Formats: sequence, structure tokens, C-alpha cells
Amino acid sequence: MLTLPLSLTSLSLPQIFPILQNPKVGNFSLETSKSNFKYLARTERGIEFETGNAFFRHESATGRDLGVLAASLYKQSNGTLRVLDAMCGCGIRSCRYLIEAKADFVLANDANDEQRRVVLGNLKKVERGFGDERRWAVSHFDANRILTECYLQRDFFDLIDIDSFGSDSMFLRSAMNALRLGGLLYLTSTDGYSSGGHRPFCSLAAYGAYVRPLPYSNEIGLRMLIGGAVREASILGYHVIPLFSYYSYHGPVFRVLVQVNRGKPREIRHYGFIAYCNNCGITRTFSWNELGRMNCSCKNLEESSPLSISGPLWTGPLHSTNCIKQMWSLAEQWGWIGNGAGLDLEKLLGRMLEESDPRLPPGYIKMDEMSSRAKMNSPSIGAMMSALHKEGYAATRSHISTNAIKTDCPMPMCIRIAKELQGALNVNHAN
Ligand SMILES: C[S@@+](CC[C@H](N)C(=O)[O-])C[C@H]1O[C@@H](n2cnc3c(N)ncnc32)[C@H](O)[C@@H]1O
Repeated sequence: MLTLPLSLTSLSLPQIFPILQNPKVGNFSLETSKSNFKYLARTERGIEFETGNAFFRHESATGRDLGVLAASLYKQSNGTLRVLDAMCGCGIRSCRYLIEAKADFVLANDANDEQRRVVLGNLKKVERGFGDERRWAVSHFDANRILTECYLQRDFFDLIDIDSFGSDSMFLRSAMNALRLGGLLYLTSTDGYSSGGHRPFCSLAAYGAYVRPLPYSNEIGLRMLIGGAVREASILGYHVIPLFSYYSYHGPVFRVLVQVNRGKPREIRHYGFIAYCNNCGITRTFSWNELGRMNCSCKNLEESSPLSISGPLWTGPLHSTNCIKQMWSLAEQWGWIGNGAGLDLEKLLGRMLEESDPRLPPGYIKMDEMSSRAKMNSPSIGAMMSALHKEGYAATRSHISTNAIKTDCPMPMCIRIAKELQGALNVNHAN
């Protein structure tokens, strides 16, 4: 067997790549708390995890639960779960994969070895809780290096977690190579600049997408991330299916979980261009072959080139309905939601479920954009959604923007409906 050049770790190869058949883990949930910027996680059994100098946003805790739920579902349906936490920080997520998702093995890696004591300390507590020493290993390599070494050793993982600062596109290829086919790639980016559209050459360099400013730029950030994975997978002869996508204002953080499968995508209908007409506010998607004919049919064009075109990026559903439903029922089973518990998570999963409606096109309509175009006060979101439903349109709230509606109703129609609502309101007041 080849030996890794372990310059930064004292672990030998068998310690790094153990395979455990029957790990014994308890069944308990993790609750988190934060005090004085020191983040502690405490299990029901009283195991407390240290965060060292890592900074955890309490507000992002809900989003962090998503990966654990999906990992556990993978384990339940595949019977195995080997995780490579490529940028583990203080290792708390590795611990959660072991404890909550019942991973068979987690390799916790981080290029920075200054946190080694904290990572080891945290993982040792998991070990102490379950009396099993060989379910994890810690290493300190550059993520691309450890991923490439794993691939060269044919040591594949079921879930690879890339939780980088900024863009994670440079790790996509090595991660896909080290992933078991059908495995899960959990990608996190904090690159809010590229999705904002003000640096199109950054998004081009990172994700191969030329992104322009759009009213729903945070959703574009998720679509850019998935699109980058689609492109990279395609190069390697694979295709990806997005299972969930999550944006959090705190960071900002863009997270997507994709499943990577063998075979090039059979169709490219969900990889293309998004065009937003600044004149009428209509969003359309275009495929490669329609690119030359892109235009907006809106009347009274005031600007010479009103279309903002971004892409190529993912234009399909942001979540798999089936996956979100399963995550929901698992969260319920674990007592994370339901009976007044985990309201934030429940609300998030509920919104994601609604957003997974395949009728919904990319983007969302912000209520303030609509009211400023209509030159009127905005109706309430609830009233607007009921009116859209009555007219047969799909309409849901967006988990990304609180004051926005995702709908297949074009902006001019939304304005007409909002004006009718306003008219009805005025008549009622007059009476
Ligand atoms: C956002 S933090 C990870 C947080 C962690 N996943 C958690 O949930 O606690 C990003 C981490 O990536 C590490 N890192 C940055 N560049 C890296 C690289 N090229 N290879 C491996 N680790 C890297 C940093 O040291 C940092 O700990």
C-alpha cells in the first residue's frame, strides 16, 4: 500500500483509512448554544465540544443541521457513510456526522494544524462517548491534496464536505474524483461578490458563468454554485442532481448538496442563461441554441439594451422535493421540529419544500420592486399569494428573501393583480 507523505500529521496510513463495519453509536440529538462568542455544542449525554478560535454564527445553526439530516438519510438508504470533512475547522461538523448521522468513518482534515488540539479533543469526546477509537482520523493537508491522495488510493467517500471561505470551485474536480458514484458533495461558498454580478470576471473564473447584477442575486449565487458542479461533473463524465440549496444572509453563506452520478447529463435543459429585462421586470431562461435570439417582447422599450443576461448556470429546481420531504420526516422523528421545537428549521424546510415546485422559474419577485414599478403601495405578501393562486399561478415564499414571492406569474401580470387588489381594498374602504 502507498504511504501518504504525512508531513503535518503523526498518523499512519492505516489510521487515516480505517474501515469499520459495525460502529456502535447512540441515538441522540445535538443541541447548540452560544455564550460570549464561545460556541459550545452539548449532546443529551452532556458531551461538550470546544470551538477553539473558530467563529460560529448562532444564526447559521439551522443551516448546519441540513447537512447532518441529509447525511443520515444517505446512511439509512445505502447502509454506509464514509465522510471526508475536507475543511473541518474545529471538527464540530465531523463530530456531528459521527454522532447524529452515524457515519462509519470521518476523515477530519484542515490545512491549518493550529486547531489540531481542539479537533482531536472534540473527536476524542465522541470516542469516549462510544468507546470506539477507529471511526475517525485527523489530517492537515491542503484539501486538494488529501482529495487527490484519496482518489489515487482508490479510497472513495460517500460524502465530501467542502466548507471553504470564498469560492470552492478549485476543489470541485478533486472532490468529484474522490467521491463514490452516487455520493454526496456538500459545497459551501461565502463568495457574495461573484453572485452580486459586479465582478463578472470573478464569477467567470470561478464558475464559468458570466453573472450580471440581478434583483435576486442571492439565488443566482446558489445557481452559480450548482452550475459550476454541473460543468465540472460533465467534464469528468458525470452528472449532478441538486438535493437542496440554502442561502443564509449571515456570512453570506451559499450551501448546496448535490448527488454525483455516473454518465453525462442526458439533457441540458437546466443549464443555460437567465435573462432579466430591466424594462419590464420579466425573467426568462434561455438555452445555448437560443442565445442569439434572446430578446424581450415587452413593449415601449425605454433602454437600448434592457436585457441583463447571466450564465451559463443552473436554471432547474433548487431542491429535490423527495429529499426535502425525507429530511422533514427525519427532523420530526428526531424531535428537531414539531410540537413547537425547531421553528426556524421547520420554517426553512417548509419553504424549501414549496420552492421545489418544478413549475417555478428561477428568481423571485421582490414586493418592493413590484410596488415601485406599479407606483403604488405593496399589498401584503399573503394577499398577493392568494390572488396568484386564485389565478392558477404557482406562488410561494422564498427562503432567501423574506419580502419576495417565487412565482411563474410574470412581473406585468403581478402588477395587474396587485393593482386589482389595491382597487378592491379602496372600494371596501369607501364603503
Ligand atoms: C469555514 S471554515 C470551516 C468550518 C468547519 N467546516 C465547521 O463547520 O466548523 C474553513 C476552514 O477551511 C480551512 N482551509 C482553508 N483553505 C484550505 C485548504 N486549501 N485546504 C484545507 N483547509 C483549508 C481553514 O483553515 C478553515 O478552518
